[in-house]
Amino acid sequence: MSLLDLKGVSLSFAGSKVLDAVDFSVPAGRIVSLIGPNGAGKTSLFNCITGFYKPQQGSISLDGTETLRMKPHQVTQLGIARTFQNVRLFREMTVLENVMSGQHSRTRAGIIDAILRLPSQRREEAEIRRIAEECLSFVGITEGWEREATTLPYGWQRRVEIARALATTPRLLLLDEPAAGLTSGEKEELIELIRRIRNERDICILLIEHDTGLVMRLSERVSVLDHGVMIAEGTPKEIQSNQQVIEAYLGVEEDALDL
Ligand SMILES: Nc1ncnc2c1ncn2[C@@H]1O[C@H](COP(=O)(O)OP(=O)(O)OP(=O)(O)O)[C@@H](O)[C@H]1O
Repeated sequence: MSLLDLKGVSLSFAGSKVLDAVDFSVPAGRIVSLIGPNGAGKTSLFNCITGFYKPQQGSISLDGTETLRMKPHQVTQLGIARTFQNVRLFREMTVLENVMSGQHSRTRAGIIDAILRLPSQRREEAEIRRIAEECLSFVGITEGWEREATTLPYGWQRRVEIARALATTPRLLLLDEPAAGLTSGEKEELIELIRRIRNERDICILLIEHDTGLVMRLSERVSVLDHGVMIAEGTPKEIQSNQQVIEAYLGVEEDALDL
């Protein structure tokens, strides 16, 4: 059964087609990768899934609920969280505050409660803090919570971003190039972390990644986008030997698929 389902999704900007009738699904409980050459439309597809871009055609659903007309914060509430290609942590906020901010869309206390600092609001804030601390510990950041987040080493900032996404208690986590800029040691830790997120928290993972070695090791399914068209879907082994995929990558990056 699929958790995420896209059918016939088409997206254009000023008449130029970025996604062309894309059919795509993420089976429940799986780690899935979306690969493709630069400019293929991968990040645009993420933006459609999170409600940031509105495709002109098609349907997108999470566990049977149509999300196409939802606002981004409603999509987050439904259970889809993401990280960005370039780390986007809030400046002048601590590590802990950044992760707490991830739960903003889920808070229930109203504005009157907030102004009066009613017990209900204090309880909710304490709960938000508890979840943020738990998520930071889960990603391996057990100290430095009061440091300004953007002063942390780059690899740590990526983890804080993942913790912030986890704090929204998603069912599906989208990771946009999570290994970019990481050392080989940090990449190994990332593989371990992603597996733990799926295995221990039962969260489905969809990642965009250019490090195809990492993709082939980590993914259970791989989908390939080329010029806005989904050209292949299969196991890592099937994708590595798919002629259309090899051709899409030829001339783009040597040894792109570690063939
Ligand atoms: N808001 C926008 N307005 C106009 N064009 C856009 C917009 N967003 C994306 N595009 C275009 O859509 C195409 C696909 O871009 P996208 O960033 O989705 O590709 P990608 O596969 O993620 O690339 P990369 O691997 O380099 O990150 C590009 O030609 C880009 O210029």
